[in-house]
Amino acid sequence: MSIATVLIVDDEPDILELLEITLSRMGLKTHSTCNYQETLAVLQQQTFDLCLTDMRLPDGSGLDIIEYVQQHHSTMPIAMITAYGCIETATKALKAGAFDYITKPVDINRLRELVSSALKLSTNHVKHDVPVENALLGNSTLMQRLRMQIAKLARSQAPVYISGESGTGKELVARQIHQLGSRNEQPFIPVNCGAIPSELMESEFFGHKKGSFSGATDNKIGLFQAAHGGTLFLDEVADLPLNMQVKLLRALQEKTIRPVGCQQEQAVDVRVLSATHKDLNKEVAAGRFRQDLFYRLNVIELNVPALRERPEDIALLSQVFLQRLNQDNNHVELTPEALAKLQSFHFPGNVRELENLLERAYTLCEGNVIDSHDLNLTNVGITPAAIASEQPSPSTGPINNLEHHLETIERKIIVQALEETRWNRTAAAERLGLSLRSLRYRLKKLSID
Ligand SMILES: Nc1ncnc2c1ncn2[C@@H]1O[C@H](COP(=O)(O)OP(=O)(O)OP(=O)(O)O)[C@@H](O)[C@H]1O
Repeated sequence: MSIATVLIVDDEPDILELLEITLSRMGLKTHSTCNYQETLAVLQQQTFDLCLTDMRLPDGSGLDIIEYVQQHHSTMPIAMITAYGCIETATKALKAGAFDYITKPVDINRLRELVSSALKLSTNHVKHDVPVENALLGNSTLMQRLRMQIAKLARSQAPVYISGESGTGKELVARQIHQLGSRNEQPFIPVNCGAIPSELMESEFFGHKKGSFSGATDNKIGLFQAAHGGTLFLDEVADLPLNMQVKLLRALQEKTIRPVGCQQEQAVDVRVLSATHKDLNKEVAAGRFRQDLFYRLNVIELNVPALRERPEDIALLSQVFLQRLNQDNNHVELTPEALAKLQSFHFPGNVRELENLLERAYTLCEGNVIDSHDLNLTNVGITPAAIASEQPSPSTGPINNLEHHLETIERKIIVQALEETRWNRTAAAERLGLSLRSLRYRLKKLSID
């Protein structure tokens, strides 16, 4: 196997020497340059397995080098060396396409980790197979674009904030970014930030020492330690309480954590991906989410489109979901009418709703076909605005099944409240003056997913 060569760009002789020694001890060849012009001249002649560049050069900026590499050597990983505490510069580098950054004074262990994961990328050691159950299905233009963005982001270590409505596949996207990247042999740890009781949050994230509070009967590792070397996916990140946001920010900035009840800090190497179906910009504006944490998490934003924006994906998704449901000799299929009905449905709950809807229809249908009436769709082709404007009027037309009629009205009102709260059940229950439990009961009764 040929020896990997690393281009080092820095005008400080001490740092150059430190980097050269460290890399040659790792068995790598190095080539050094000390300004922008010289680097450009070298890059016009040859390519490297990795480039480490300082931010400030006597005749230019490391950002210009990143830009050049992005355009002319797009598969070559490039990392930025920045001054300590200069988060803004590091963020700029990541946005420009650097796969990672390292701060001065350079920590040798961190440097080794960074170089190893970069070389894994450039020598194509990364396995690109994604388990079938985690495949991101869809051939629409929007999905093709999303897949290209994922492939690009997988090569980087930048924090990515994944936005999109509930059920669009944000967790699946996070798994893909992890799976296609250099951390794919290490854990992917998903955490639903809204599901952890606030009093346990610090211990869940950072772990605790035995005896540090009543109930801490053993040492416990936290999610950060569990994700060490891999990826931590913070789902519903908008639901983090403000006091926890401060602690999370610190952990991300310092790359260290302190378990509850411990004196010692521990270094952690974790890539953070985050998501929420809420609008984080609005949460920041309302003072519910810290701007500095938002800035940290949202270095790159990736939007997952709603299913209604890509109805051409519905046929393939339905086909695969039905294949998963079909067992042994079952070959249940959708009729063309049923498929057409699905393609014109608004899908407020997106792909998850399609999956659940097909599962229900599969169970209830007779024979081997799912016809449109088996789908039990109530708002085909109706937008949320249309639902909102439609006043339920029990007095119009003869009513020959009161129970059914009332259920239809109840369903409309509940779906409307869910729509208006972007399928946040707690908020919808509040809006309707119901307890969460009562709303859940009604959702189950009316088979609303
Ligand atoms: N493109 C897709 N191909 C195949 N399955 C998908 C796709 N998108 C979503 N799914 C499936 O839909 C369900 C919901 O996806 P996921 O949990 O990733 O959504 P989400 O956006 O994270 O939802 P939430 O905001 O509620 O957390 C999962 O079962 C997932 O496997």
